[in-house]
Amino acid sequence: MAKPLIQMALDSLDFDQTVGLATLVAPYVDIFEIGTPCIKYNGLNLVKELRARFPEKLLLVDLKTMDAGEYEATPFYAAGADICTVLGVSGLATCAGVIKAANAYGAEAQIDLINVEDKVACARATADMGAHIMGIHTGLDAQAAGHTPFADLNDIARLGLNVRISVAGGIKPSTVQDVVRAGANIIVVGAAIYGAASPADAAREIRELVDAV
Ligand SMILES: O=C([C@H](O)CO)[C@H](O)[C@H](O)COP(=O)(O)O
Repeated sequence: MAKPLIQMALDSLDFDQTVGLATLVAPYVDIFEIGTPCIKYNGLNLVKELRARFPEKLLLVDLKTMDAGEYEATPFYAAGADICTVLGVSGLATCAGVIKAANAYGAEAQIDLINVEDKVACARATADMGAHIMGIHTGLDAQAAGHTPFADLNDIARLGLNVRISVAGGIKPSTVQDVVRAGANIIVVGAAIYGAASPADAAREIRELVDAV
């Protein structure tokens, strides 16, 4: 299996803070995620800024698209996104639109399974349509209610679909190696890095733990 990638979730609303945090953690991560609140607040200009500053990094725009998939995602791919997310709950037509937009730019579409009732069925159907990445995701509100992504990760990993698997939802140093062992290809970390006293040290620790598995 290829080495798992580490994705830094940039969830601040502030443009300059986001660029600053990206700069601090850049040596230790593979993908910058512009989180949903951040992309809604800052828009395409932030995609262009991060693309220009970090041409070697993958850039995920967490659009969580719910309708008009191709129309909404296209300008973000055009601005340099490597991956855009679309909600599994949006339905197959919207997912197909984002996949089409991704393919037009040689990029990737990630299906976010957040709040999908039958995650296995959704993962199978969207993988069949050509989705590139399946996102197992326990959102910030669900985390606050005590939920974690680990059971869902096991359910999706055992399907053996022809997609990469991304996992997000409160991943921290004490859980990151279990996530890798359970079959994640992309490990998303937000608060455990940006909430640490030293985000660079926290990112380095995550990198070392992932590389040690
Ligand atoms: O996607 C996220 C959330 O829905 C807000 O957009 C987070 O970036 C994701 O949950 C990762 O952050 P942590 O859970 O803090 O690691």
